[in-house]
Amino acid sequence: MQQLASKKEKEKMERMQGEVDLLEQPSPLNDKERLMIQDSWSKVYEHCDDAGVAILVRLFVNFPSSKQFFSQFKQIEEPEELERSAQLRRHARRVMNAINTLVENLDNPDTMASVLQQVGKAHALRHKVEPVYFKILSGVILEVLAEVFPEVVTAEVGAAWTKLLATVYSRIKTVYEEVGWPKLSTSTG
Ligand code: HEM
Repeated sequence: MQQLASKKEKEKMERMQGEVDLLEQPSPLNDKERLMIQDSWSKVYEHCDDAGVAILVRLFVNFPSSKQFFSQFKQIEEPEELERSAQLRRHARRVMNAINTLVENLDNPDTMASVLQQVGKAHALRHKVEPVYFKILSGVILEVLAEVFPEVVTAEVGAAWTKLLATVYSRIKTVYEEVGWPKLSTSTG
């Protein structure tokens, strides 16, 4: 059974909602935005493992209910211990690799759609991850990238990333609907 987010977590999600409302409004990227995303990503991806682990640790520390889906570290609270978890590190790498494929294929909507189809389907049917966690993760990605790579992820670059992540989230939600995720209409804003 799904564990519900705590009151504190809900408050945090609501506060974050303001920042990530834009994630609900997907719009196509223009050429300049695509280049900004590709250029900034090449610098982030040089630190693929560290950046991926930093993003996921932040997700699990700030939103502990998101740990419930991971058998090997759902009980762990210490950030240092989370950081060492092999399951966390493996998922971090998978997330970073999927983003890398998306960034490499910004001009190739069919490839983007097929990556997101696979990710959405597996998380809905196999891992039973509530789709709202994709929006929360997107907010965390934006936050950590801007914080860790401030020279690379400027406000303008961050805005381009917000657009990309909004498209990703919107596509994931569609896939969840298509595979019959039962609670979609009530679980997401
Ligand atoms: C951009 C977002 C994400 C991407 C690209 C991604 C990618 C992946 C991939 C490629 C796998 C392994 C293959 C598979 O089983 O399908 C996986 C597994 C998994 N993902 Fe994600 N994921 C994302 C977000 C999330 C979120 C937000 C959660 C939950 C909060 C989550 C929970 C899981 C779990 C529980 C597994 C299985 C882990 C295991 O067996 O060790 N994922 N993910």
